[in-house]
Amino acid sequence: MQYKLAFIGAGNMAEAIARSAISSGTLTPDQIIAADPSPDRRDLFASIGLHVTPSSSDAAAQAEQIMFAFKPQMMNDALSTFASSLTPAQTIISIMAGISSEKIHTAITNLNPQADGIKVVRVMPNTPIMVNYGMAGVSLGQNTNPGDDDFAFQLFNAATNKAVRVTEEQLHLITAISGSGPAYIFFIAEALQQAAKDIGLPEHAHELVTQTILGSALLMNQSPDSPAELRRKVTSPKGTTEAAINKMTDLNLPNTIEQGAAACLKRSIELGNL
Ligand SMILES: NC(=O)C1=CN([C@@H]2O[C@H](COP(=O)(O)OP(=O)(O)OC[C@H]3O[C@@H](n4cnc5c(N)ncnc54)[C@H](OP(=O)(O)O)[C@@H]3O)[C@@H](O)[C@H]2O)C=CC1
Ligand SMILES: O=C(O)[C@@H]1CCC=N1
Repeated sequence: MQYKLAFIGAGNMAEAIARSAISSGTLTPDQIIAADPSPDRRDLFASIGLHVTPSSSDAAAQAEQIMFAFKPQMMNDALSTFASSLTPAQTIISIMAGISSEKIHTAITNLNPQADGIKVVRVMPNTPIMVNYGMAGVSLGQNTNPGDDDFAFQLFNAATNKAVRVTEEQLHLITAISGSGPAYIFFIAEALQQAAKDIGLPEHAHELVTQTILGSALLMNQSPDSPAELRRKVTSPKGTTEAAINKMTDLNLPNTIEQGAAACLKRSIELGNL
C-alpha cells in the first residue's frame, strides 16, 4: 500500500488529526491521502503537504488504515462510492459518533462481501486535538484482536494528546464527556463572556474568560486536589465566590450539566440505531 492512512472526509476533525499526526512525528505528510468532495478542503489539505483526491475510492484503495471522518448520517451514501475498493487486509478507523463497528462492517460487506475480514477500530476524539490537547477513547471493534488498535492509539496518544482504551459500549460515554465536552466548556465561556460585557468589561471579556479557563484547567491538571477541593480554595466563607456558587446551585447548574451529558449519551445511542 502506498499510504499508511487515508482520510475519507477532509473536514474539521480530519484536519486536526492530520495536523497532529504530522506535528507529533507519528506520520509524514507523504504517508497520508485525503478524499473530500470540496475543492477548498482538498486545497487546504494539499497546503499541509498531504496527497488529495476527490475520489474516496481512490484513497480507500491505497492505504493500510482508512479513517471514516464523515458524518454518521452519510455512511451509506459514502460507502456506496468506495466499499468496493476495500480489502480484508485493511483496518477501518471510524471516528463517527454512535455507529457501531458491527454496523460499519455489515454496511461494507453488504456492498463488498470480499472485504469480510476487514478490521474495524473506533475512536471518539475531540476538537482540542487541534492544539495538541485532545482526549480520545479508542476501542477494538469487529474482526479485531488486541494490538489491532495500536496504530490508532499511537495516532491519538501522541505529543500532549491523550487516549484511553475502552470497550466499544463505553465509547457512547466517552462521547458524552470528552467528545462533546469541549462544547459544554465553550457554552460556559460564552455565558461568562456575556456576563463580563453586561457588567462593563467588554474590552477584556475574551482575555479574562480564556485565561480563567486555561489557568483552571492547568491547575486541575497539576494539582493533587479534586475539583471540589480546588473550588473550596477559591470560596472564602461568606465571600464573593460563595454568593455566586450558591446562586448557581439554586439554579441547579450541576444537574443541568449532568442532564446535558445524559442527553448527549442518548443521542449517541440513537445515532447508532439510525
Ligand atoms: N466535531 C467534533 O467535535 C467531533 C466529530 N466527530 C465525528 O467526526 C466526523 C466528522 O465530523 P467533522 O469533522 O466535525 O465534520 P465535517 O463536516 O467538518 O467533515 C466531514 C467532511 O466529509 C466530507 N464528506 C461528505 N460526504 C463525503 C463522502 N461521501 N466522501 C468523502 N467525504 C465526504 C464533507 O464534505 P461536505 O461538507 O462538502 O459535505 C466534509 O468536508 C463525524 O462523524 C463526527 O461524528 C467525532 C468526535 C468529535
Ligand atoms: O456533535 C457530534 O455529533 C460530534 C460527535 C462528538 C462531538 N461532535
